[in-house]
Formats: sequence, C-alpha cells, structure tokens
Amino acid sequence: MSLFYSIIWTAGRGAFHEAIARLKLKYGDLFAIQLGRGRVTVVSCTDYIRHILTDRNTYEISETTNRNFKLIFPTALLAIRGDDFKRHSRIMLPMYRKNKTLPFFDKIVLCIDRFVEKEFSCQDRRIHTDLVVKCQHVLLNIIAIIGFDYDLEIGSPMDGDALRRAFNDVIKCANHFALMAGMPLWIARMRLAIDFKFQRALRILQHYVICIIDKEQKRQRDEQQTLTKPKSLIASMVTAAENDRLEMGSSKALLSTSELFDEVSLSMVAGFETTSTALSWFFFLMSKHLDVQVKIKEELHYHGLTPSATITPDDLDALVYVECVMKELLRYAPIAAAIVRQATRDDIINDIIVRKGDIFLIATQNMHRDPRYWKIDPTKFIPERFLDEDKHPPPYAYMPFGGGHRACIGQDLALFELKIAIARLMQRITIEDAGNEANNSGGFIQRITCFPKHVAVRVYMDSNTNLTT
Ligand code: HEM
Repeated sequence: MSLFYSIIWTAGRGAFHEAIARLKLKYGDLFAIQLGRGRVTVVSCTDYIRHILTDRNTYEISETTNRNFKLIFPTALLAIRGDDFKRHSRIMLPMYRKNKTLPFFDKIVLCIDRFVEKEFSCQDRRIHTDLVVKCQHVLLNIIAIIGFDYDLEIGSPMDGDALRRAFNDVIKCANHFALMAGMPLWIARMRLAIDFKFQRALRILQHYVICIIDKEQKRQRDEQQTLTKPKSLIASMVTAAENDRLEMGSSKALLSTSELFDEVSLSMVAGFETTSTALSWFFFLMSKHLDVQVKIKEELHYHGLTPSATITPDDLDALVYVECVMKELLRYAPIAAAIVRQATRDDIINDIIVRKGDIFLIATQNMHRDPRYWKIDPTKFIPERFLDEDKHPPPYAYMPFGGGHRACIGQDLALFELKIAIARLMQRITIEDAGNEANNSGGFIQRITCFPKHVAVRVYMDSNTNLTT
C-alpha cells in the first residue's frame, strides 16, 4: 500500500488530464486522490488495467459517479448494471454496428457538405474562431437525421427550431448535471425538478421519440410494410426490441417505451459532445499540421476523390492514411481522459488490497502518452505511427473508447462519422493557422469532454487543380 498517496484534488487548475499526468509523474502508476468526498485510485499501467477491465464480475461502472445521471435517465445503459444491463445491451450493442449505420452514409456526407457550403464557400479570408460551436451544430444535424430521420435544416422552421433547442437544452443540462457528481442527492433532485428549461426540452423530445416509436410499432403490425427498412435509429431500436420479443416468445416488449426513450436520450448526449469535440480538435490539429493535410489530400487524389467527386463507402474503406489520422486524433486529443470502475466485492490486484466500493479511475490519456507503450514519441501528433511502428500498441495502452464490457457502445458509429467527416472535409477544404493575426494556441476547456480553447483558422475551398500544393 506504500504506493498510495492521498491528495486533495484541486479542481479548476487546468484540464483534468493535465493534472492527472502531473500526478502520475510524481507518484507513479497507482495513487489515490480525493475527489469530492470520496477517494479514487488512479491507474496508469496496462497490468492493473487488464486486471480491472477483464473481471466484469468484480468491476463495474461506478454507482457514485453515475448517480446524478441516474436521476435524469434512470433506465439508460449508463445508469444500470447486472441483468438490466444485459437486457438493454442486447438491443443497444448491435444498434451502432456498421450494417446499421451504413445506410446513413449519404446523409452524413450531406451534413458535412452543407457545413462546408455554409461556412467556408464565400472565400473571404475570414478567421474562424467559433469552430467548436460550429462542429456541435454539424453533429446535432447528424444526430437528428440518423436518430430521428429528421432534417433540422429543411424541416419546418417551427418544428426544426423547437427540436434543435430541445436537443441543445437536454444535452447541455445532462452534461452540466453529470459534472456535479459530488452534489448531495437531495439538492440534485431539487435542482432537476426546478430546471424548467430542461423539463420542457425533455417533454418536446419525448413527444418526438414516442411518435416515432408509435409509428414504427404500427408499421410492424402492418405485415405488408415490414419489408421496408426502418428509417431512423430509433425505429431500428423498436424493430430490434420487437424481433427479440418474438424470438423469445414473450408477450412483453424487451424494452418499454420509457426505456427506449432513456436509451435514445443517452445516445444523443453520449454521442454528441464526444464526436463534436473530436471534430473541433481535427480543425485545430490540421491547422498545425499542413503536412498531414497534404498527405490526406494525396491519398484522396490517388483514389480519384477530387473536390467535386462523390464519395462512397467503398472509397472510405480504401483510405488507410485517413484512418491513421483519425486514430491519432483519438490518441492525442484528450477528448475523454479517463474511465471509471468500482469494485463490487473485495479483491487483490497484485499486492494491493481492494475493498468493495473502491473506485478506480483508469487514466486513458496517461496511457496514450506513456513512452513505455509507444515506439514513436507519444507527445507528438504523428499519424504515420499507426501505419507501422505503433500499428499494434500493447493491449490497454490505446483506449479512446474505454474497454471491457462497459466500453463505448457507439464507437463504430463515432469512427464512421469521423472518417466520413475527415475525408469529406479534406476533399474540399484546406485549413490554415491564422498565425499572428489571432490566437490559435489551442489550450483546453474542460467539461465532460475536453475541447480546444483557442482555435483561430482560415479555411480555403480547394479547386480541382490545387490539391497538393
Ligand atoms: C469520438 C467519439 C466518442 C468517444 C471518444 C467516446 C468515448 C466513450 C468512453 C471513453 C466511454 C466510457 C467507456 C468505459 O467506461 O469503458 C463511453 C461510453 C459510452 N458511449 Fe461513447 N464515445 C464516443 C461516441 C459515442 C457515440 C457516437 C455514442 C452513441 C451514439 C456513444 C455512446 C456511449 C454510451 C451509451 C456509453 C455508455 C456505455 C455503458 O455504460 O456501458 N459514444 N464513450
């Protein structure tokens, strides 16, 4: 136990991953910090992480850290464990796999194209300092189309605006709330009850989700129409739950309407900020690495993906370097710097005694930057590492989506969205550091995810002739 130190966590001093990295330098791979009223053990080496993530009977997601979240969406994956988790994950895990998301390829491309046209086509040498917000806007459009089959850009202005605001408010409030994990439960409950904006947004969202669920259930009852595929992810969830019920010969749906609603809401919250944060890091990092942009453009050009060419799912599969850029982005940018587990019974990790209820914070960002696990300098942004030297990092050294049985269920969708976004953006635009004219120094803003603080870039539309200049 001599490796353990108790340290008072002083929040507000920079980003979370920076603080955890500093503490690792000082105290090593295993140390304890005081977070709120509880003690949390921070883990930063593969041996301990393997032990924790492979023993699903002893280590679960933490009840303490997810407590507030439970108040908002009580039956969503993040709030449940055990048999309930198994029942939900039967429906939810396959939901974001490639076969389910592939049909949305063209719609995601369309959202990126609209973004490019709207923000960058006027070629006025403007310096863009609001790309974090703009990336959130794009992701909201993508979520609405994939999840709800609703086009926020061309839907009726009344519906579109109401739904957009409801999305925004639910996501903002859920994030805000989850951040206040140390708050006494009764205060959290009270705050939630008097948050009228959130309650209103939730009602609007509920209305849309329940309409889709009803419509889908009706469609399924009409035998003639069951041959057509569900048009949105919510509709797919309803179909999957119904098919599962039929297979099991049960009279009750596997997931009730309110459970489906909680899952839809969780997916929105979990999938929105993470992916939009990744996209804003992409803009920042590309502005600092023109050489990487040139290489992406060379690869696109090699595959005939000129600025005016259409892009297909097969093209996407062929883009090896783009894949490396995406992996490196998820390694280098501190989007989600850690994951949390709690011991559900006593245990021993090597010579460390673990008591039931102990909380472990697995510092994934520390792993991403640990020179023991990476052959090429991990402090540098070098996508080529994934072509060769660091193609296969040791297990548990690279975990942008967490690991074990509670790993991110949306990772395939996130990778799909990001790869389309990177390829399509690089097909059409070049991103440039604004230099001395504005502050493009990066830095961090820590919320649930950590996004770049100062982004100031110019964006140029590519013509078919200036691809690799
Ligand atoms: C770049 C994008 C994303 C990143 C970096 C990311 C990262 C993560 C991480 C680190 C976790 C915790 C895993 C663990 O504890 O081991 C997680 C959980 C989760 N993510 Fe993601 N995520 C992303 C996108 C998405 C998307 C697009 C969705 C859904 C549409 C999603 C849905 C979820 C859900 C539902 C969980 C909770 C799983 C559970 O409790 O079992 N995520 N994500």
